[in-house]
Amino acid sequence: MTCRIAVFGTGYLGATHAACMAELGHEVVGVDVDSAKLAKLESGELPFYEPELAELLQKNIKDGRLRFSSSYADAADFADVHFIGVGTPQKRGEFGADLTYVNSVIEELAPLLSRPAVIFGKSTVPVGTAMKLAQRVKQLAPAGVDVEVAWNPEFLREGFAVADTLHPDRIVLGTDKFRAGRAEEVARKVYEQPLAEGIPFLVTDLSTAELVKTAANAFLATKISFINAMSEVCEAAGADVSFLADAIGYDARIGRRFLNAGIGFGGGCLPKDIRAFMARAGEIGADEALTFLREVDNINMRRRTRMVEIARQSTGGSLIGARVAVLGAAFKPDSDDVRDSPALNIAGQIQLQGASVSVFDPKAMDNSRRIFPTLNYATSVEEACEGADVVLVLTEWREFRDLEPNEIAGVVRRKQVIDGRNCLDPQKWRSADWSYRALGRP
Ligand SMILES: NC(=O)c1ccc[n+]([C@@H]2O[C@H](COP(=O)([O-])OP(=O)(O)OC[C@H]3O[C@@H](n4cnc5c(N)ncnc54)[C@H](O)[C@@H]3O)[C@@H](O)[C@H]2O)c1
Ligand SMILES: O=c1ccn([C@@H]2O[C@H](COP(=O)(O)OP(=O)(O)O[C@H]3O[C@H](CO)[C@@H](O)[C@H](O)[C@H]3O)[C@@H](O)[C@H]2O)c(=O)[nH]1
Repeated sequence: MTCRIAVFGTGYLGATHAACMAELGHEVVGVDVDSAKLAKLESGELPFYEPELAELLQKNIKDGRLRFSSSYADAADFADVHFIGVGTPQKRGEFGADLTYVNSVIEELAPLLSRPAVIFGKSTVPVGTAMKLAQRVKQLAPAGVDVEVAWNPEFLREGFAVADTLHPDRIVLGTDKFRAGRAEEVARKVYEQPLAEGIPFLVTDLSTAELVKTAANAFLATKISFINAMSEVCEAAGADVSFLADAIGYDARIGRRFLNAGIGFGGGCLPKDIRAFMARAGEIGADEALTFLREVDNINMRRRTRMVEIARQSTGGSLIGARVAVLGAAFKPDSDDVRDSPALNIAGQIQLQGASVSVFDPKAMDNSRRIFPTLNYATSVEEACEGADVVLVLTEWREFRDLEPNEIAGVVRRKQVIDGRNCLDPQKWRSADWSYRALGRP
């Protein structure tokens, strides 16, 4: 069954959701306040890099199921199902989430609705937000127009956004427990196709749905910081964290996924989400429950400092005047996202310590330049490595993992590589006469 859907916010989450909903056969309008972004999307061009998404965007625009608009009136008139996918960044100078954008969607949209509708929140929000938004919608929607707010958190990973949206591990829906299940009925229509594949569909109250999302990200962040804490111990003991991760990962209760030690987690989600979670827990009197997340955050940030320290050691104890090649700027491979990127942060710290830093990333160059204009940007791996005293691999793009040591041996000043993601084969580099170092490995 075809639904008429509006998606508010056409960033990494919203543009993916809009294109995937159209791919499922629905009629979709994507709404944003950023006219440059809309212009690109309208012409079938993605304003960011995400594998497989451009094809989906172009196909569904061409087939007439997907369009974009800056008009809330247009969206309110067109759609019966509304998804909120705007940003919820960390507040400046505070841990809490900035809900300005989510609130403004509700303030603008609710008064324009003239027939029954369901608003599904997908943005990651502090527990209690959906309930407040539902009350606000009640005040703002025209008399007699029944508008329900439900929460449908999103679990997609950048780099796998299309597959994660079309074939999610689970679909979680939080609804107002005093209502008669209409949001659930609508969600079942929207997700008819994935649900037919037997994907678990979990319906709960609004608060639990919000918490499922923040708890999932807190767990993932904790898992990464756990292995990075083990990495610190391995460094002190002269042991190998990669071997350790493989060995403990065979225990199915632990699992090998998300146990890659290195320079830690970044991006537009995990860092800000654990901080917002701590802030919200404090507001509701549960701060003690989440004090461990502060340590998770500290361990994570320490990895960046440690990487800078190892780079400094490799250049004789001072980075002043050193030439450092940085391979990778995105917070993870297969993405151009540099929000809170450990790679870029490390590149910046090294530059501040007096080195000349040359960065190359296959997709994140424009975004990096925008937020860090003072670094040198190269157009290839070879150019970045020209005259380098040390090469740092900070994002595990396939092209870096597959790099042959002798491809760059001729251009560097000294054959030193530091593997910030434990993604290279130490044996290969050492036998090509390189000095190889990594975090948490002897
Ligand atoms: N990026 C992900 O992988 C991912 C995955 C799951 C959940 N989330 C959550 O989804 C939300 C969005 O994240 P994102 O990474 O897509 O952010 P983003 O910054 O890429 O996109 C947000 C978009 O919202 C637009 N916007 C701002 N105010 C608006 C308004 N009033 N009306 C319409 N559009 C407006 C912005 O212009 C921007 O295009 C966040 O809460 C995030 O935590 C993100
Ligand atoms: O073993 C690992 C796994 C990941 N990372 C790092 O952790 C960060 C986050 O990686 P990942 O979780 O794959 O990327 P995101 O796209 O940010 O996805 C997370 O954040 C999204 C937004 O909330 C959620 O929807 C996803 O489920 C959740 O995985 C990146 O910097 C990775 O390099 C590690 O250091 N070690």
